[in-house]
Amino acid sequence: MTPLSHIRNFSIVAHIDHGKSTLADRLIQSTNTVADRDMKAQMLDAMDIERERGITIKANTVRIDYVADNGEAYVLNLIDTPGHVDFAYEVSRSMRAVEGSLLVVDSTQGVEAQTLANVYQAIDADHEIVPILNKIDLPAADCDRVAEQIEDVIGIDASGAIRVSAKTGIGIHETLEAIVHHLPAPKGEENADLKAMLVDSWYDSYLGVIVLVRIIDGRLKKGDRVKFVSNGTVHHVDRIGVFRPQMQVIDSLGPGEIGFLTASIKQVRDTRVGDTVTHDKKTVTPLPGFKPAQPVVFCGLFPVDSSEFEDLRDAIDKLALNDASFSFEMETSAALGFGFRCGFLGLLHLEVIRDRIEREYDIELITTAPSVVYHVYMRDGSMQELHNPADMPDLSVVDHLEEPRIKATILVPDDYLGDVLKLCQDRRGVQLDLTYAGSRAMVVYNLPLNEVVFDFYDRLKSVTKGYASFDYQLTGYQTDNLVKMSVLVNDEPVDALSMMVHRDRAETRGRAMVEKLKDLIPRHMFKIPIQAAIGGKVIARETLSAMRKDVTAKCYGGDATRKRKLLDKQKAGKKKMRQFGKVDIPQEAFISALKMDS
Ligand SMILES: Nc1nc2c(ncn2[C@@H]2O[C@H](COP(=O)(O)OP(=O)(O)OP(=O)(O)O)[C@@H](O)[C@H]2O)c(=O)[nH]1
Repeated sequence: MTPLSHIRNFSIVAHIDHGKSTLADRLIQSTNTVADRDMKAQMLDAMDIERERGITIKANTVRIDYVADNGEAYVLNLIDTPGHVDFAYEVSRSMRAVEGSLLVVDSTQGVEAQTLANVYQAIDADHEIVPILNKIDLPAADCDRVAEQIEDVIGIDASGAIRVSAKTGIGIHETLEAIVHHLPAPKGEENADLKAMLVDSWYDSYLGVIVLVRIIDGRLKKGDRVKFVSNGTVHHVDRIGVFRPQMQVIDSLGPGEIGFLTASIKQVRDTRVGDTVTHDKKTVTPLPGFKPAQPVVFCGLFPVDSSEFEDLRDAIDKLALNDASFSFEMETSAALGFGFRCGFLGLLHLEVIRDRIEREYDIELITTAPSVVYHVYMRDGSMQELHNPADMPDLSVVDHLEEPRIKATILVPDDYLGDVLKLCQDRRGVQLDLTYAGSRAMVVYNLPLNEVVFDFYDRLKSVTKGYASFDYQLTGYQTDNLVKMSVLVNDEPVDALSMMVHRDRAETRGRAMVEKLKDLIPRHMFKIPIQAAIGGKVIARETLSAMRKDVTAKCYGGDATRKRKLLDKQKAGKKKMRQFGKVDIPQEAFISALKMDS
């Protein structure tokens, strides 16, 4: 049993790509936690998609044994936290399970928006922070400048920042020593009632739900009956262990320790991150600040081939088992048939789920435009949450609407500042702050979330050639003049294309939308009017002229194989289309039509 004084629990905070995973790998490797031959790059990124995209999605953990220079043996528990804005809630929970953080900053890049967002979370959780300047092997490294920037922008002492190359191994020993000497040991009471924090949970097809816990007080043993305080459910613990990073079963976990339990739990939904775990029949004060993660972005997922609806239901059920923050309910659309309205923590979360359905379950999907949750206040004083623009009640019964707003922080080199300000302004932003740190500006904007969910991040990247970094948090709801814009193709409303827009921008958006649709919808044998409307009033209109549909017509008799090829191509193209009345609309139109050019 390790005494509390010889345990250190920590996380690594960093902007995406600054080297968090590489550093974690190096710490694991240099302490021989994993034999060299078993070492694969980015040990902690478990899922394929994470590996492919190089982003860490689920928090993960590893227990490292380390004999320090003073000859004493320590147990170091590293909790890996996700780096992306969508998962800020998970970051804040896992931060509360540890006492310290390594702040990794790429010494060729400097402080970025997510460095700030994540380090503030660490400061909020009262962490001791060890600054690390990474990538010093690169010629562009400028440690003095970046250390100064850490002091100026974040306001923590960086004079003792450790200079590291996670790639070559320079500074790794110093990092381990700093963890032991600069980070505090956890506190806890062995003889008190069991109190543990549920840090994370995920589904494993052999073991059921695996629950990652941090023991605050008391001891958790195999065979115990434990209770999750938020929902009162009781479970019989059948396995306890730690990650090295592979699972290793042990007998018990005591104060200050981090490990996992399994208890034949079927659904991740029953295990809420941030919840308090205690023994059955015991009452402990729950840990503060527990709130389940709320989805903020909704969209419809429909199978391209409607016969795959049951397969889609199956896939969604399975994914939801493993992801408590992903919500769904059945939806029927006049245009798209049966599907699901799904809720996500953000756009990345949406993309990950959509990719997994397409890839792991081999179902082709139509994704409708992402929408935020509006508050619709009715004339009778009641309020409804609107998750889908198609469900917007009749204007005659609506008093006013509120939309969610965010506080966005953007760090950008001076040269691109003008473009960034213009982009934020175009998206109905209100500037809150503008400061400089060296040759870079930090801009803070209050923006409507609905102007950001779709392609704001892509636009920001493109106007700044990838040099801007961005982070946001929800700030609350605000009234604005919002209306539902519908789209009619060949006089039939296409519900999946309807969207909420600001009244002042409705015409511009409507015009852009019908023009795009005109390009995206192939010509048919007849003329097709494409219209955008608010209520009964048409605000923009285009007409797609008629053409002959016979694609082989231009092959003048001749070559039969070429003719067959063209017909096959046409057939394949058809599969990706949906029919609306008499018109085929290609799948990509649903997303492309909504992309804005500014
Ligand atoms: N030259 C050099 N490259 C490094 C160093 N550390 C990390 N890298 C590279 O930087 C890139 C990003 O590193 P990661 O460890 O994946 O970054 P991360 O912060 O974990 O990124 P996310 O998991 O996406 O948040 C990879 O290509 C690494 O090989 C270093 O010390 N020197």
